[in-house]
Amino acid sequence: MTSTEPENVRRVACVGAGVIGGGWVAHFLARGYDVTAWDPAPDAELRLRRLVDAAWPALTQLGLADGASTDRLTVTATLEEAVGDAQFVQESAPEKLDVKRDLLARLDAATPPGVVIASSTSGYPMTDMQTDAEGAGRLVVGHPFNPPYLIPLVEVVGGERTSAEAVAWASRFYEVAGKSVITMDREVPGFIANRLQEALWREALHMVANGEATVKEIDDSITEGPGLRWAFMGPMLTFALAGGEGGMAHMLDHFGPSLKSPWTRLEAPELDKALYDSVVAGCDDAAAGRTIADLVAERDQGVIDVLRATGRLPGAGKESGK
Ligand SMILES: NC(=O)C1=CN([C@@H]2O[C@H](COP(=O)(O)OP(=O)(O)OC[C@H]3O[C@@H](n4cnc5c(N)ncnc54)[C@H](O)[C@@H]3O)[C@@H](O)[C@H]2O)C=CC1
Ligand SMILES: C[N+](C)(C)CC(=O)CC(=O)[O-]
Repeated sequence: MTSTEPENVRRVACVGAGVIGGGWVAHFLARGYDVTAWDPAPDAELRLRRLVDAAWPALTQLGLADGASTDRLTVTATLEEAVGDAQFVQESAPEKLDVKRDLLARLDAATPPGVVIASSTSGYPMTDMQTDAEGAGRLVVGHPFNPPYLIPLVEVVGGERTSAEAVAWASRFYEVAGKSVITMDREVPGFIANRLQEALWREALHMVANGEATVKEIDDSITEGPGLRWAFMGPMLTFALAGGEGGMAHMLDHFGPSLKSPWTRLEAPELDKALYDSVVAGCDDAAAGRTIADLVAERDQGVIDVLRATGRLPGAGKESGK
């Protein structure tokens, strides 16, 4: 690969500028990069600029990199213009395999040689998405968490045709850009965190479908319970403490047998109209009059408070080396 060193990247392209692409744009702008963005929707630029403006107060609170500005965003009329001069490309188009395949092949054709192209996919293995691209060696998954401008984690993994160099480059680049990276050495559908989230989500939907718990009870059970621990200690170490002085070994001896009890339903429930409507109505009730914009602002402040309380606020610009 002939790419720029991760530390020297200045120009990033974001293709697909919805919830996640827009979040990536906000993140890279706050880190001081020049960002080009392309999205085929007619109202994409308006939505994108609105998203960036809404994120900026949170990003300012975190500390912007030297020279960071929303003026460094250019929305282009074509995909080719967006990536033609890019030193890194983040794809965030809809989660449809045919769209990803086609788009990654187009991006590969239009992006300068050696430049790494990452997909935000939340579950497809890169092997399935890189089928139509000639330069498949530079295509990686860089799976973010919403909003990418506040949640540090990115899961990086290549496909069968991806070069190890591209995976290593992407991991280093994300670190330089202020992310917390898990680099996977093999493909697993849903990567690590989404497999865990999906298990929880599947159970939540079963409970709503069966009338066993309301949407609010499900949310409260996490925010008032395990969620408080998970912000700074994961499920493994947390459960090790359930074993007292005996740690995880005692925890397994004590609670291992209940793993065989039917606490979980491994099949997803049918997402029929009744379940769909219950979940949507339950969320509307839980929002209690707050708009999506209100909830986004509340979430952003909450994440910042948790990061601050757990000593994980990055010094803006310093770690980024920019
Ligand atoms: N929403 C979330 O919480 C997360 C989503 N992701 C992943 O990010 C990607 C994007 O998802 P969202 O931002 O949620 O979707 P979204 O629907 O908010 O945004 C998708 C954007 O892509 C644009 N688009 C449509 N066709 C396109 C094409 N051919 N080329 C480029 N752009 C195109 C749309 O106009 C839209 O603005 C998906 O792969 C998804 O799995 C990853 C992590 C979290
Ligand atoms: C809902 N989702 C599966 C697209 C979520 C993610 O992929 C990650 C996140 O933000 O939780």
